[in-house]
Amino acid sequence: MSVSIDPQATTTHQPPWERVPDGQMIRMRLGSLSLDNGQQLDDVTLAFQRWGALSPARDNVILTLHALTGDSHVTGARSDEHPSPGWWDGLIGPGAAIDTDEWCVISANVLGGCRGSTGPSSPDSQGRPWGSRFPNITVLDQVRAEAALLDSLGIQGIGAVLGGSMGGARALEWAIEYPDRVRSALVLAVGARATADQIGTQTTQIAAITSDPDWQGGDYHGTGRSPIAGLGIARRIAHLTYRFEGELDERFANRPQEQENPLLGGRYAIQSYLEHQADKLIERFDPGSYVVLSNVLNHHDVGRNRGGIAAALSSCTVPTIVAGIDSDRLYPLRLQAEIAEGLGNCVGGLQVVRSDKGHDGFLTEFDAIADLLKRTVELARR
Ligand SMILES: CC(=O)SCCNC(=O)CCNC(=O)[C@H](O)C(C)(C)COP(=O)(O)OP(=O)(O)OC[C@H]1O[C@@H](n2cnc3c(N)ncnc32)[C@H](O)[C@@H]1OP(=O)(O)O
Ligand SMILES: N[C@@H](CCO)C(=O)O
Repeated sequence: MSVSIDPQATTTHQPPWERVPDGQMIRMRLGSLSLDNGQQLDDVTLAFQRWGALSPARDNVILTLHALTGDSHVTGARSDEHPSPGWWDGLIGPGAAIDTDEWCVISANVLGGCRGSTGPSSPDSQGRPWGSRFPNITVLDQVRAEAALLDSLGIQGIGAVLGGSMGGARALEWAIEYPDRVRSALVLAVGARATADQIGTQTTQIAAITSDPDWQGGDYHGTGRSPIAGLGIARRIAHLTYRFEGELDERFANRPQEQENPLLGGRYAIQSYLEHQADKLIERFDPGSYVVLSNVLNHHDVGRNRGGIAAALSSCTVPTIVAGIDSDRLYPLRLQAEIAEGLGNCVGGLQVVRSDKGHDGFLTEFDAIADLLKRTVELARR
């Protein structure tokens, strides 16, 4: 169950959102947002979770930023409200790499998503699902919405912004756009702009969804039909880009799925594995959000309206740790190397996480990520 908070009430001495128990979803209405494309998005809501107490000086906030199909549930068990376990579970909590006895961790569901924040499946001010009318948004729009959320909570300075993949793109935009608010950043498994390869695979995934007859031009919400077949194909394509081909071949090779024979119409084991990944996503994700957020990744470019990437990166003075995964084919190390070399204050140069898991290493390499988190919050203490 989520709690809705009146933003006006947060200006009082003890804001009611601070009294909500750790990990409970809170929804905050933020008003309208001016978008990068010149449009206005009215009546924006962000839903978020919080762990740990806000200090009296309100200066101990860590903002964790989730990836494409992640959500605010960064830590904690699977439940009815949170169908996936926390994506950095065990890394955040009392005594953990990010110690919630010291830090107040805030994790918001991204603008454009489907976990309580405004997105294509949520109602507009007239109560109609946004559907095809949901605008093209950018990473910077998402970050501006998150900044508006923190404004509403009465929080100005942030100890650290942290994230991988699309969360890494937001961490980088946060550090460049709001250098005076951010004391440190962890930018993980991302680039300074979308590559041709990423746009190629992401637009192909979008086509899988929009060519599903149940897509209905994007206005399928409430019709009883949803383009889940298209979403499943999109996830299968995407999942291949998230994993290292050597790992997949070691695990599955060309073996048939148990008790199935591909020569008799049965499946290969890798096929079954990808179908499983697709089925899990269909259970928990809105196809319209998948399209909107994939386009957000396509539009990612920190150089936009800042005189190019080199100028944007060098202008950033926030102490930042930049890390990538050596087997990541979607966001190869050269992309993080560009960020590390270009940033005005990259701490320690490019950090390489060794993994056979590919891009998903930012979710699976527990010890390496714990180390990066500890070093980033250490920077926030200075
Ligand atoms: C930031 C976020 O994205 S948060 C949201 C969580 N992340 C995601 O959804 C991303 C997509 N998922 C993934 O990338 C991965 O599953 C991760 C990162 C969550 C975990 O990676 P790993 O621990 O390496 O798990 P792996 O990829 O091997 O998947 C294991 C699953 O495949 C299933 N599986 C393995 N072989 C087969 C097979 N031949 N046929 C069918 N299913 C199979 C397992 O039963 C297991 O299922 P379960 O997850 O329902 O328990
Ligand atoms: N597994 C991640 C990969 C994209 O970063 C996700 O689904 O969000």
